[in-house]
Amino acid sequence: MVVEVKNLVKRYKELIALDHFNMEVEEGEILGLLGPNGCGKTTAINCILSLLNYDKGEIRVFGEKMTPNSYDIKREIGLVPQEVSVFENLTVIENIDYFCGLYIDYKNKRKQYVEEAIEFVGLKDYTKFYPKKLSGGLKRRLNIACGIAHKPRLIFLDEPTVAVDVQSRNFILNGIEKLNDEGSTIIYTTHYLEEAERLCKRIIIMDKGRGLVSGTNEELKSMISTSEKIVVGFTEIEDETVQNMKNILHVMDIEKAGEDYIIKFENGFNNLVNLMNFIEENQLVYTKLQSQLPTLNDVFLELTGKELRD
Ligand SMILES: Nc1ncnc2c1ncn2[C@@H]1O[C@H](COP(=O)(O)OP(=O)(O)OP(=O)(O)O)[C@@H](O)[C@H]1O
Repeated sequence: MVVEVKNLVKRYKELIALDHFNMEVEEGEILGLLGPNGCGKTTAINCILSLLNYDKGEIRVFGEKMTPNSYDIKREIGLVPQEVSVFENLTVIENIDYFCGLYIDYKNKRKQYVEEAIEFVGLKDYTKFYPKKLSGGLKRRLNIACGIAHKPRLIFLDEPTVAVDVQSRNFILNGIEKLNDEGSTIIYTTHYLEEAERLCKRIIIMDKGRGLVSGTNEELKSMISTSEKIVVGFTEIEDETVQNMKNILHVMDIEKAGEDYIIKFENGFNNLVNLMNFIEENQLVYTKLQSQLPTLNDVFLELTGKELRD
């Protein structure tokens, strides 16, 4: 196990930011920590890295107890913090060289690593730029290069795509997949559920300092009762016909949303075919028909009664 967190409790005065939080990360995986703003993701990372004291719990990294003085362990870790943390008075290349130099002493090796990091984040044309001349997206890429240049075995990325343009976002996501392919274990915090779905082998959904559920994308989605939603719009439909629709096999519930009806199905196949048969039998005319498989937001909604997004 690369990271083991047991019963972690962290209080900021009377606020309980982490409430008996547990987490296990295996070598080679991309683990997603997903949850709304303020649920405790950054606090969890900072405790794991011994950057913050905590009130209770146990943290082990690479099998060893993590302490503020665990320099051998820290050498193998890369952190890309949520706030861009680079030196404004150093250029792109000087910044990356500075952070890489904290871990890599040999000059030639460091030069090679810095060059590879620049290539990796696509900042080759900006090496002599100072951070203030970079766009938000490019600054975030520099932040990433500073965190990963020393080729760490374990990388923490704390919301690295907040407020970046689409191009930089794709660049960053592809880069994370590449880092993982090259062998790094990755812990990725985000409140963008599409990113977690795309990147993460396993996901922990957090809320109010607790881990609500964990599993693969498919496992999380199979935990909730709705397996499929079909949104359908009719030009005209009687209330009685809507009631009869509830008798279609596997229909759990029907909600009206403006002009449309959202039909929720529990686990089952052929839902769309069964609905089409009902439409035909009742000679209904529809204006819209869309099948939606559940998202991680549906999982969060069913577990907490609120939306994952802000
Ligand atoms: N230094 C601090 N002092 C007091 N409260 C804090 C401090 N840092 C965080 N908190 C509070 O602890 C809770 C958890 O915050 P944390 O930053 O860990 O959440 P998060 O999930 O990372 O959210 P975000 O995505 O907004 O960063 C929040 O209620 C936050 O306001």
